[in-house]
Amino acid sequence: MSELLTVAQMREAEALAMREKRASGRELMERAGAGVVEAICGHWPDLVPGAPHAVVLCGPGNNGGDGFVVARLLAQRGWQVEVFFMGDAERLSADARAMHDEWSALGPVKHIDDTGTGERPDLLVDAVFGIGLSRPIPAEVPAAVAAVRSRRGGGALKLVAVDCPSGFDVDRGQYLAGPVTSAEDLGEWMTPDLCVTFHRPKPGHMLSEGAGAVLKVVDIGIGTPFSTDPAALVATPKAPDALRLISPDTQGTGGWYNHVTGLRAARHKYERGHVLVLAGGVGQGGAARMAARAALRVGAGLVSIGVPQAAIAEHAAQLNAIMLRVVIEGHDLRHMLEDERLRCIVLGPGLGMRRAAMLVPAALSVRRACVLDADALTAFADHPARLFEMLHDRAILTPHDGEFRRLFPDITQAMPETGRIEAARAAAARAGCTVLLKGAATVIARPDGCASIHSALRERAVPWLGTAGAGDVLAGLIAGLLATSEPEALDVLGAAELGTWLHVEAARTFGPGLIAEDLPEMLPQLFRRMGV
Ligand SMILES: NC(=O)C1=CN([C@@H]2O[C@H](COP(=O)(O)OP(=O)(O)OC[C@H]3O[C@@H](n4cnc5c(N)ncnc54)[C@H](O)[C@@H]3O)[C@@H](O)[C@H]2O)[C@@H](O)CC1
Ligand SMILES: [K+]
Repeated sequence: MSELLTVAQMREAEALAMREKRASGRELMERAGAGVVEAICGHWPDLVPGAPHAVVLCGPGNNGGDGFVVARLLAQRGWQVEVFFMGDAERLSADARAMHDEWSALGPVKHIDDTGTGERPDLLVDAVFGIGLSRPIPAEVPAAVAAVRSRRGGGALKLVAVDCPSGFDVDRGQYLAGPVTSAEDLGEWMTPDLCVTFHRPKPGHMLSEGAGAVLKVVDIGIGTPFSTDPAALVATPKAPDALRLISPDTQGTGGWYNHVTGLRAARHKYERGHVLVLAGGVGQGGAARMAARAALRVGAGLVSIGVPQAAIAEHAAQLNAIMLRVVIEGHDLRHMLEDERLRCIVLGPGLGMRRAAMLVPAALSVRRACVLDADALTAFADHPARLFEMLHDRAILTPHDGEFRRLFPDITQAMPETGRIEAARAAAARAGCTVLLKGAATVIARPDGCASIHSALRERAVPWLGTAGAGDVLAGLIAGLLATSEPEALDVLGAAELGTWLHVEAARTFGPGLIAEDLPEMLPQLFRRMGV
């Protein structure tokens, strides 16, 4: 599944399913509850044979309705179930009211403030708020969770969230701080062991493990109005405002790689593209060499490193397939760029501030694919507008959080409210080029608002990728892909998506102990696995 749905899109998909009579609201609710129960039993099979004890917290909306279904289905499986409700049964939607009443025939509905007594359960189900969250949650909710957690005896409580944890903004991927509770505290109390969402993941699920240590997406028969065919995704221009999840479905096939890079067509080295990585002074060349090697491994036909005269000997001692060119001033670079076969330039890794300030304007003076990272970003921290004036739509900025803050201080300041996706979109719109905001969840945005999330969380977590030089390799991967692909087959956003996916897969393939030099060396093995 490669599509993410925002809350608004999910509501649309549900409404469409109901309009087309694929399911009634009540059937969807029943399936949602059944999906949660199945996910619980699948995830904790050891619980099933005993006579487990569950506490279900139900809220005032349809998320609460799902909770009543979960309570009933667990009770029917022989579980001991307690239900606590926050709200007024008279004001429940018709569907949720029906589920409330069905449960009431089986057991009592107690008030959410009364969760403190009894034995600690095996399972606590959070069905208080789902995607309908519109403001910070009342303090009763984390208080109820805390009260159940602090019960004595009984089971080793597991927390399950229905659709999303209560208080978690599933579009933005963060807890909403309230007047008395901080987002951090909420995260600590409400982050579930398992989150079960419906139909499609929402952006927040893929942005933060605060949504759940484990995520399961269950089908509730809404059907899909979306294409998951990689070829269709390439052919149709991505709509502004579209949000995609970078997943193996779209990125992980050799067919995709061959399609976008044209590798299968007989090509000579110049046709496969020439990348120029600009390097800094003596002793600073490692970062540029790693970027260069990544560009070469990922598919560029030729890669050169542009160095000041004094650094030639250092690089020459370490390079074979990669070529060396002397680039001293902006003038030298402009002269080199007259060769149109030179299709992509990388500036930043180990470049040094002075050289960056001199060479970035020259590199951006022609409309050539350009990856700007590290020093090429920091060199403009005092005057970001100067950089933005020069940028164009074949350029990409690849900042980590610190570099992002330096270039976009106001957007960073607003991030606790806007979230990372909107922050990346605002940055791309201001910069006039694609922006890749690095992190365990990477967000890539185009100036028109089209954005992608790459989620290296949970089973795809690669904490060992946080190692010196990993970012330089990412810049090189994106550059290599941009050089070797035709813009019609792979735009800058597409190259950044594929580069980010390959970067994480290379790290996953290697495993712990990884150093940045290992990343490009994993590509041949990865490509074989992908069937390139
Ligand atoms: N047909 C559907 O719409 C389906 C919905 N499903 C469930 O329904 C959920 C969405 O239902 P709702 O739209 O009713 O939304 P929620 O159940 O998330 O809660 C919304 C209710 O709480 C109120 N509210 C929101 N934030 C609050 C806050 N901080 N403090 C106090 N009250 C607050 C809202 O005004 C509304 O009454 C999904 O998350 C999913 O669990 C599933 O049953 C599948 C089908
Ligand atoms: K919930």
